[in-house]
Amino acid sequence: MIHAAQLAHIEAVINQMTLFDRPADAVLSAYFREHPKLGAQDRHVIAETAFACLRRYTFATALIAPEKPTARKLALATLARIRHINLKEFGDSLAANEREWVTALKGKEVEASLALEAELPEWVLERLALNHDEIVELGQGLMRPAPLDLRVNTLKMKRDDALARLVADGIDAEATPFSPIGIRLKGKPAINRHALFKDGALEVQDEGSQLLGLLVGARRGEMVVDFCAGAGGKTLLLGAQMASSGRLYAFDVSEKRLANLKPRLARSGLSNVHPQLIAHENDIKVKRLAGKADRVLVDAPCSGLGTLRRNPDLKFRQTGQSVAELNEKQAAILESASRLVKTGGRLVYATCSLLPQENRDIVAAFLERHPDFELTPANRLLEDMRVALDTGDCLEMSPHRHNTDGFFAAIMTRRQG
Ligand SMILES: C[S@@+](CC[C@H](N)C(=O)[O-])C[C@H]1O[C@@H](n2cnc3c(N)ncnc32)[C@H](O)[C@@H]1O
Repeated sequence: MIHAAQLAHIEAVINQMTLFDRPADAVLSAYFREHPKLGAQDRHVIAETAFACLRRYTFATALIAPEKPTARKLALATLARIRHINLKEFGDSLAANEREWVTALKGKEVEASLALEAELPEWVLERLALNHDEIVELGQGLMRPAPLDLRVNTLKMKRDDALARLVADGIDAEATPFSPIGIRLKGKPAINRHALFKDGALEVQDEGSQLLGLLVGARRGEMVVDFCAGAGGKTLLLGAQMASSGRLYAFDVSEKRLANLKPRLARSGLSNVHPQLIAHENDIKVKRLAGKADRVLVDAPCSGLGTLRRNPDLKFRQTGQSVAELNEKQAAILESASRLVKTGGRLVYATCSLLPQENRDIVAAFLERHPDFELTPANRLLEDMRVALDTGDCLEMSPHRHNTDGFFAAIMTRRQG
């Protein structure tokens, strides 16, 4: 049953989210902070409906057309046609004219199109370089809910032991199919309250992100740079791979993101990580390390389109123009980061984008400019790690094929001089 008050909250949240001026999850958390009295059930209905609306926004607006998609109409269309709430379940939350409108909406058909089937805007469709069926499969994969994946901190525990402990505690969990250090949970238990999480033995990390981190191949005693470390999702993995030895630099231009790394670092037990705030990719702190690093990871700022399962608003917050601007940044960061790699060392360029323009194109242009770097096939490295996954010479994960977020990684080696 949908109550009038719930409907009003859903409308208010959709109203703010569809301004597309800040991340949808930030809108939702702020809203819940401003309405502390909302119960768990209300929060659940509000969140599920608002995110369903963003996921199927093209469909919802097509249903409402030619009328203007007001937040109220979007809320009603989402509930009636996407969440399949029947008229009875709306109780007395609808005005008489709304009841009529929803009744008509229940039988309304919309004209089929690729953008509608895949729920991807034209500017994304144009840039995907996929055929019709592949786009539909991808788009539908991006609409399915993402599982909750964990990474085991191998500094503290073995995966089998962590898995056994979770199962013993009544949590439905299984090993991830590809990552040797991953656990996939069924449902969404509050894992951050579990003792293993509090002790730093577990971290939340998508399986694709884990594989990408493992491809860096960081080893004990090495000098490794995580060039775009953010809040350290991959830094923590690299540090554990290095068994907390050697030196691991975590660079980022965002003070706030690096600050979020601190508590995670404390939990992880790592003592080899050196977070460094840099002003830009050519900062003097970067230049000091020229030619010294065994491995450099560039987890570049990108459109994030591979994470649409979690952030469906991104397809409306990014544009062809913003991607073009990101491309310049990506190339500049890769250029600067590559200077840190020593001869024989490894450079990994990665994104959570699905667009060739942010992935292969950046790498191809870089390799063209730098004959001293060569591509090391990802499939060969995965085989060496006994990971039964072959996506070709680069790592390319996608929701519909691998049930992970969309990820890209190219591994490059600096040739011996
Ligand atoms: C994809 S996110 C990194 C996510 C992180 N590696 C993780 O696994 O959680 C990209 C990061 O690049 C950072 N960034 C943007 N411009 C940068 C630059 N010029 N140099 C270094 N980092 C930069 C952003 O602040 C952001 O944290």
